[in-house]
Amino acid sequence: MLACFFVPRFFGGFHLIKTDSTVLRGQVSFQAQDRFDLLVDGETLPATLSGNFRRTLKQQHTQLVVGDWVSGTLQAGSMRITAMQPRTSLLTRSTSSRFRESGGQAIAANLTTVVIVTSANHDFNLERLRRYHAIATVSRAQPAFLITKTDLISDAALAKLNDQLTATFPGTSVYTLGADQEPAVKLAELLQPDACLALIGSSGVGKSTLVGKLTGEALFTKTIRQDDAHGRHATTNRRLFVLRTGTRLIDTPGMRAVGVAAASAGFAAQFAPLEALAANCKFRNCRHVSEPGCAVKAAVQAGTLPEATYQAYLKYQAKAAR
Ligand SMILES: Nc1nc2c(ncn2[C@@H]2O[C@H](COP(=O)(O)OP(=O)(O)OP(=O)(O)O)[C@@H](O)[C@H]2O)c(=O)[nH]1
Ligand SMILES: [Zn+2]
Repeated sequence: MLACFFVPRFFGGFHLIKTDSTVLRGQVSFQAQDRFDLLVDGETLPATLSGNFRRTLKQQHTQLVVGDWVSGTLQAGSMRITAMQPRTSLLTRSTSSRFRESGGQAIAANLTTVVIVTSANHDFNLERLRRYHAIATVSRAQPAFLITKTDLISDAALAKLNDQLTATFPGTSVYTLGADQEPAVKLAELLQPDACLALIGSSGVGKSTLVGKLTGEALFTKTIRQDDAHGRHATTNRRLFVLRTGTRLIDTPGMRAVGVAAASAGFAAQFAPLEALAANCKFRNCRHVSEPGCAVKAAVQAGTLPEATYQAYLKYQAKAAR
């Protein structure tokens, strides 16, 4: 039963009084096991799952994640979640075969852009970025790259990294950020009022530093940090922040393993130009290795298909075959 009461405030306008059994809608901003925080009308409320809803999630082999829009009722200052809205996007990773079968472990939902963060120094690894790009693509959100720590390399070296990314991932935007640069300015294009961004990338690339800079003036800031095995501080829980611009921003813990299987559709998109070429191969089941009349190898030799893309494709095919 919906029970909302509007009472006039001192200077006009109305104030929503939430009472028990009021049905409210909110977005999950924090999750730790069975405990959640919901953003409801700009307020953070603790929340738990109703028994029925918990069973529904289990049947669907899914879990509630940061970014999910849910509805539920208020009970003694705490929300009891009873339903989830359909997701517009879902970022997942596969950490084990058990998760792969159910489409990968969920990371965050309803994102508009997945920002793949890599530092400009030794962390930069095209092979790993391919995996991140693939999981971003299958999430149904827009992928984007952010190269951090550009203060550590020369302008020429940065231009090279930039070129490598644009050549490998045509159509995917690349942003750059150095220690002395203002993220609000450098990333202005991403920080749209209706955007919901997730930062993904390896541990130590500077995601938390960036979140700290952007949320310096944020409405909600509460990062849970704890010492990891190496005694270094690391992000251990993902949390959704609402920035002054209205942009929603989700930090995710550094990912050690990004699975391949859950993201095969994303890889297919990456290798679409290569697969278009393959239509011209002499043999329909051409593996593009040593077959005669291979249009893919011909393109590599002619320089119209980057050798690196071809090599990555072979590696991906080998993994997928396993
Ligand atoms: N030189 C330089 N160092 C930076 C920059 N941004 C972050 N760092 C440093 O990089 C280290 C790791 O930064 P974090 O923000 O903790 O990295 P993270 O990606 O959040 O790592 P996890 O929390 O483990 O996922 C810290 O020592 C930062 O001070 C930058 O722009 N330039
Ligand atoms: Zn071929």
